[in-house]
Amino acid sequence: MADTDHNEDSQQQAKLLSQALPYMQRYEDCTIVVKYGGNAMGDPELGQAFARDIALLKQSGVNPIVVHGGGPQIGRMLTEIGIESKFEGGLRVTDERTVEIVEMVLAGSINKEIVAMINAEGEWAIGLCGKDGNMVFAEKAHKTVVDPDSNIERILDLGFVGDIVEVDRTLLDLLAKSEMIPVIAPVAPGRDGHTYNINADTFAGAIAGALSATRLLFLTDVPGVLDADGNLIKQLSVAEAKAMIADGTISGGMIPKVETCIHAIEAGVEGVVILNGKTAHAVLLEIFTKHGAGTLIVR
Ligand SMILES: Nc1ncnc2c1ncn2[C@@H]1O[C@H](COP(=O)(O)OP(=O)(O)O)[C@@H](O)[C@H]1O
Ligand SMILES: CC(=O)N[C@@H](CCC(=O)OP(=O)(O)O)C(=O)O
Repeated sequence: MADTDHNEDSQQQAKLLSQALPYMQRYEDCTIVVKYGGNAMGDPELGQAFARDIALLKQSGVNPIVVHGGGPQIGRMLTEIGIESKFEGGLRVTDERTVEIVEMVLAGSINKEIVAMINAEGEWAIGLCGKDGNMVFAEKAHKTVVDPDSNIERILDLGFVGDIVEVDRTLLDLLAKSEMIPVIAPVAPGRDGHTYNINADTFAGAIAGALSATRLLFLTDVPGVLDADGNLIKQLSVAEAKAMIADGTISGGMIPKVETCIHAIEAGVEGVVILNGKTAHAVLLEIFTKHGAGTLIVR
C-alpha cells in the first residue's frame, strides 16, 4: 500500500473512532432491546453482521437483549406439514397444533441459530423464551376489529395468541450483571397452563417497557417510517406518529409496530427506532453514529 493511501486509511479510521467513542460512553450500562424480525433474517452474511453488532454492544458495556420473530419461517414449516397460515388483524390464528409448531420453530431452531451466531463472535448468548425464569406470563388475547363496510366491531378468536399480562425482570437483571446476552423467543405460558404465541414486536415492547430500556430497536425490511412521498423520516414524536396513523400515511404491518413503539415510550422506554435490518451493521450505525440509521420515535 502506498504511504498516501495508508495515511488516508488511518485518517478515515481515526475519524470513525472519534465519532463513535462519545456514543459508546453515552450508552454504557444502558439496556438496548433489539427486535430481530423474521423478514430481516435469512441472509448468512447479514446474520453474521447482526451477531457481530450485538457482540460489540456487549463488549462496549451496553446490556443488549435480543427478542426475535420468525413469522415467515413458521409459515414455511406450517406449509410443509400441510397447515395453511391464517392471519387476522396482523396476528396468526393459532390452534393447538399450530402453537406446537410456533414453539418448535421460534424457541427451538431460530432461537438456537441466533445464539450460535452470537457465540461464534466470541460472546456468551443464552437462548430463552417467556417460560424461562417465570419471565413472562400471558393470557388469551382479547382483540377486536372494526369491519370497514358495516363499521361494526367484531371480537376475534385467535386461539392460543396471547397478550402479555406480567413481566418479571429477575432473570434479565441477573443476566445484565453477567457475561450473558439473552436471546428471547416470543412464546409464553399462561396461568391456565397453556402455551401462547405472542407477536414478536409486542413481546419486545413489553420487555423494553418492563426494563425502562434506553433504546428499543425494531429491525424490519424498510429504512424506517416513510412519509407520503416515500422519504425516510428521521425523528417522530408520539403525537406526529399518531397523526400519521390517523391520516393513513402509516398503514399495514407498520401500524402495530408504531403502536407498540408508542406503548413502549409511554411505559418508560426513552426512544424507539425502526430501521432496516437488511442493511449490514444497522444496529451499530444506529447506536454509535450521530445521525443514526432509521426513524427515532420519542415522547
Ligand atoms: N409509512 C410507512 N413507512 C414504512 N413502511 C410502511 C409504512 N406504511 C406501511 N408500511 C409497511 O410496513 C411494513 C413493515 O411492517 P411488517 O411487514 O409487519 O414488518 P416485520 O415483518 O419486519 O415485523 C413495510 O414493509 C411497509 O410495507
Ligand atoms: C401472534 C403472532 O402473530 N405471532 C407471530 C410470532 C412471530 C413474529 O412475530 O415474527 P415476525 O416478527 O418475524 O413477524 C407469528 O406466529 O408469526
